[in-house]
Amino acid sequence: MAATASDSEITKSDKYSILLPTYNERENLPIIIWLIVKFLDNSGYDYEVIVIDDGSPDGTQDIAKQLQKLYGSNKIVLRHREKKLGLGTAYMHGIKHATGNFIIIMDADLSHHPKFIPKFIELQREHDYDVVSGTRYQDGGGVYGWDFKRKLISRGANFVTQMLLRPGASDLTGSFRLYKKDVLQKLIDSCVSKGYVFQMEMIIRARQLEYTIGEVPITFVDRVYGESKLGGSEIIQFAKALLYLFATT
Ligand SMILES: Nc1nc2c(ncn2[C@@H]2O[C@H](COP(=O)(O)OP(=O)(O)O[C@H]3O[C@H](CO)[C@@H](O)[C@H](O)[C@@H]3O)[C@@H](O)[C@H]2O)c(=O)[nH]1
Ligand SMILES: [Mg+2]
Repeated sequence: MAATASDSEITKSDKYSILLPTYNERENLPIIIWLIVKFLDNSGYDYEVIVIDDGSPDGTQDIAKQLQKLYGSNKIVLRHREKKLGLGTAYMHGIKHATGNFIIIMDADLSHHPKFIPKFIELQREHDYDVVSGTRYQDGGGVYGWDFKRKLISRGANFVTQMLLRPGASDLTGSFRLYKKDVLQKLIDSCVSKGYVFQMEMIIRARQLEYTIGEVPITFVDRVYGESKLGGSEIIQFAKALLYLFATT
């Protein structure tokens, strides 16, 4: 049976730091934070949300400050950087300021639903996994709202990586994951990527370092508000990183 927040002493000292990297997410931020608070408060786990904003010109930071007033600055932490410095380094920045012993990484644009967070936590606690990864590519998971081209890029990147590196996890480019903080720190130290490809490298390194990985099927729903920041340069970076990992691991 799944563990619940009241089950053990360990839970009392466990804290989950949820990292939300943002670039132009003013419409999405209030909704995702409301949902996180709703699902986490209901489950009784201790948590904080860390918004890492890269100087979004749409005023995401002003919205984050208002949300801090609403929910409390112990629950909503705002970290800002001057300009857009990439997703991988945004995570690294957030981790430095995280006070939890577990880190949850997710997108802020509502593609990742907070209702899955308690499932990640329960699975981790049941098996003491080092990493729990959301997967779109197992029964129960899926992708909604992407056009054919975007589906092909994601499936193709997964397929080629599976073939070349045999990582033993079904969703390599997804970014909805839970990590033990000390494990995440070691993974970051071993990663060379800085952009979106960081997520793929993290799971490859996790296998390489023999960390245990659990998977939770998730549905990924394309954003309604705003635009994806994934561009051609990220795809080139992905291909380069894949070849590098193939040659060196
Ligand atoms: N701080 C910061 N945040 C960023 C940056 N670039 C993107 N973000 C934030 O990172 C999250 C994901 O960005 P999207 O632009 O929405 O990514 P996507 O195209 O939907 O890509 C999704 O699928 C990819 C492949 O399946 C994933 O690799 C990716 O992480 C994401 O889940 C969003 O919350 C976005 O605001 C950046 O340079 N800095
Ligand atoms: Mg998105």
